[in-house]
Amino acid sequence: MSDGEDDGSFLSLPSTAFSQRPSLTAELSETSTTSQQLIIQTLQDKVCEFQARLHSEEVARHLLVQQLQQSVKEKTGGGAETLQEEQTSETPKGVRVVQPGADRLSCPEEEQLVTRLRTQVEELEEKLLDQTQEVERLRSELGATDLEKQLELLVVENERLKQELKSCRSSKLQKLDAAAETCSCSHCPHSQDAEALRREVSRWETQARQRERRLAELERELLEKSSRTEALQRQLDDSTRQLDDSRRQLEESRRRQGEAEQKLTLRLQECEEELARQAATPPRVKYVTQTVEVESADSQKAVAEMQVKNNALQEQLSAQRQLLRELETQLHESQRTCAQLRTQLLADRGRLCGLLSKAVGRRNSEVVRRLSKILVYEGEMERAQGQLEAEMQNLEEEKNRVIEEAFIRAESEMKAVHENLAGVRMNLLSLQPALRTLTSDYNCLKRQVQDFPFMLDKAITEAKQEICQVISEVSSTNQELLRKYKREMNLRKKCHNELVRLKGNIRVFCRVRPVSQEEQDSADAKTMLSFDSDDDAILYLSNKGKVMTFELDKVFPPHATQEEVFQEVQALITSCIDGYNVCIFAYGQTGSGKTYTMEGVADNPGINQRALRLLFSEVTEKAPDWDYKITVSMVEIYNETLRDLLGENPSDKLDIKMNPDGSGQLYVPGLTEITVQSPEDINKVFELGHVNRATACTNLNEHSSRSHALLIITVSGFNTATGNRTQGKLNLVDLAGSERIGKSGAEGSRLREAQCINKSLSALGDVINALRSKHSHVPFRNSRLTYLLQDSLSGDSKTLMMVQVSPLPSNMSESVCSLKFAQRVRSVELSSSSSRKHENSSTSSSPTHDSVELDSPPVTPVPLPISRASSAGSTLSSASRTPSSSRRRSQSQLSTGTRCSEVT
Ligand SMILES: Nc1ncnc2c1ncn2[C@@H]1O[C@H](COP(=O)(O)OP(=O)(O)OP(=O)(O)O)[C@@H](O)[C@H]1O
Repeated sequence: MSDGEDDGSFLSLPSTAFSQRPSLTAELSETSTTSQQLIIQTLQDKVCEFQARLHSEEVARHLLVQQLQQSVKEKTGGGAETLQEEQTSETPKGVRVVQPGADRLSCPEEEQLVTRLRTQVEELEEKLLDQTQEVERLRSELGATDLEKQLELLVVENERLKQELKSCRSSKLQKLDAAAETCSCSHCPHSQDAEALRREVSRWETQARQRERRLAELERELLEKSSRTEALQRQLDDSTRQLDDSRRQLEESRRRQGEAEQKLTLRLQECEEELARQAATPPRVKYVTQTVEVESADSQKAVAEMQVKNNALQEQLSAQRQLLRELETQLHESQRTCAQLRTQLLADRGRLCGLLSKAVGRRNSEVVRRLSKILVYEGEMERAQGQLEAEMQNLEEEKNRVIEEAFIRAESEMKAVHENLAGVRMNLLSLQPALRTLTSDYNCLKRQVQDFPFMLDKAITEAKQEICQVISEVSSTNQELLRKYKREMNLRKKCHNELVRLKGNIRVFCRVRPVSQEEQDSADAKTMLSFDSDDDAILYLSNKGKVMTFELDKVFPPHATQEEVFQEVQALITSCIDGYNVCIFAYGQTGSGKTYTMEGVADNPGINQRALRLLFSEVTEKAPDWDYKITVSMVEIYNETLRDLLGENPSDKLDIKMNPDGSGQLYVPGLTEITVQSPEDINKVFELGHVNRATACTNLNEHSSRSHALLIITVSGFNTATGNRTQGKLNLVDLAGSERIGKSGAEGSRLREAQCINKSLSALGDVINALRSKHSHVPFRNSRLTYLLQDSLSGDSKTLMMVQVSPLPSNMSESVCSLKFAQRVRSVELSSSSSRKHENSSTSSSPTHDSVELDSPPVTPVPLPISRASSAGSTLSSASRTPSSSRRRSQSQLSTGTRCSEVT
């Protein structure tokens, strides 16, 4: 068992719990709590008192035990101590508990006292347990509602008061009976009074019972009202819940409508964007249309669902309003009934109070006190009912306010929803035409897409047919073009031949070299040559007061450039690509510019290099169809000796022989032919030729003036398309000087050089005469030069004679000789062409020459070998004779030359 402080702290727990109760029930619980606390306090006091008494008894007993032990020790000595120690023991808390074995040593009074104390302790424990249970019960009751607890407390208190009233009434009746027995006399005024009082009491009892019944009825009504109130509260809660549900549904419907509206807005934007895109790219309309169709159906479905839900919500709202109105009506009726009952109760209470005051005043103050207590409780009940009504009123107002707010909110939301729906409907209406258009476009595109494979196949088939047709057409066109090309080539060749025939296959140009710087400084600088500004084929020469006019094919003044000269001859050069043989001779006295025209200088090349470069470019242009090969040979004829300038040993003499293949062509055994494939090869060839020519002589300038230099270019072509083959030869000849050096009486080697030059130039003149005169015999073999050039001079070959003239007066006689020779060659040609025109109008691939007389070239009168000395002498004298006599001499020279060659 614990001490008093522990008990006090334990017992104070209920009061602490009570102090935490809500304020509404604080006043009601205060009364019961106070009585319970009083009881508990009383019990605590009793416990403390018993504990004090128990403690004092314990101390006394302990002292008594000590005294007894002392006396026993004195009687028995120290042996009893062990026994005493074995029979007693101390509790853990220091309270000594007497063991049963010790009773034999105490007196009977002490045993009785201990027994009594134990009994009291047990009783106190039981009471304490009861109180604890009571406290627990009260504590568990705290879980109920305040009104219910108050009602239950009132009912319990009422019951208790009724019992007390009943007991008081029974005791009063007993007293009255005792008094009646004491006063049995019926005529006694006391008995009458008592009888009256008894009636009065019974009447009051009857009234009290009626009041009690009435009170019970009121209590029942109160319970009913409470239950009605609870039902109303539940209905109110249900309505609030339904209202919340309606609000939630409304919010949900708003949210869904918002989502649907947002989706529709998005779809509308997408549709607009897609429409814009479709305007830019029509073929993609079909997909948008399909999407819009699907989305619009969903939207309409969502709108319909929303409308259905809105209607359901409106119906629910109207039902809730109806229910609310019914509840309000019921509440008003309940309030009215309650007020009536309250009024009646107050009236009854007033009457009861009056009666009670009378009864209390005279008879029974106890009953009055009880009744007043009842009135107090009734007042508390009214106050509680008033609070309940006030709470109900507040709840009602709160409910109305919430409903009103919800209604207003629902209306505004419904309005917004309706507006949104109207907007959506408008959007849908506006989208419908576009949708219809898109649908039609989509259907159209769909049909086109369905038809596309067939159309594609058809188009592919047609394209294939067209391609095949085009290919066949192109093929036939190619054949036709090829045929035309061949025909045109033949025609071109014919035309060219005709042109050459008309122009003459031997053309004569004249180039006047400029006066050099040294020559300008001398007194001999004044030129005797002049040119016609209107005709570039006329050259005037002033000689001894006489002006001589020379008409040639072209006259190049001193300022004419290498390029200008080359432009005039390049057509002739390119004809060798077509298979013609071409000879270009540079004729003139020493120092007149032959080498300059043919070879040129390093920074300004002449015809030789330019011709090769032109041939390369032309061949390259024709490369796809033609396969060309260009070979170059370079020879020198000095003193009728042929040398290979590109050979390993240039001093070796070469011979000209008939080709053993029976073709009748001549060839030079051992002649070096270098195939050139690039312009760089050309430079190497010229360098090699120069080096070999320089090593073969002591004085290059002198040597070059006295020898003929020939550059022979062969162009062989093969047409890969037609299979045609061509071969042309271009002979570029820098002749030896034509001046009359023999006039000065040269001897020895110089004489022999002059004879050889004279012979070769005479032979060249004879060959040209024979060719133009169409003689049956052409004396090619009269010199190495003409014999070597036999192939290139006969047939449909082309020849250009570039007569170089010095402008100086000191070279006037040589210039006149050269110009007269050139003019005679040209005049013979023209006369032969014009005569042929009259005599024969048919075209021929080979030039035709009439029989005309041509003067021999003005070669130097060098003594020739004996076998032809006579003819050579006649030739030399012919230069200064008349044309008629010259022609005659020419014929005699030709026959003589022929004979000479035959002899040789
Ligand atoms: N058209 C021209 N323009 C400028 N200079 C020229 C022209 N023709 C010739 N010459 C110059 O005149 C000089 C003699 O020319 P070139 O050597 O070509 O004469 P040639 O007739 O070949 O003499 P040879 O018979 O001795 O070889 C050279 O210095 C040359 O540069």
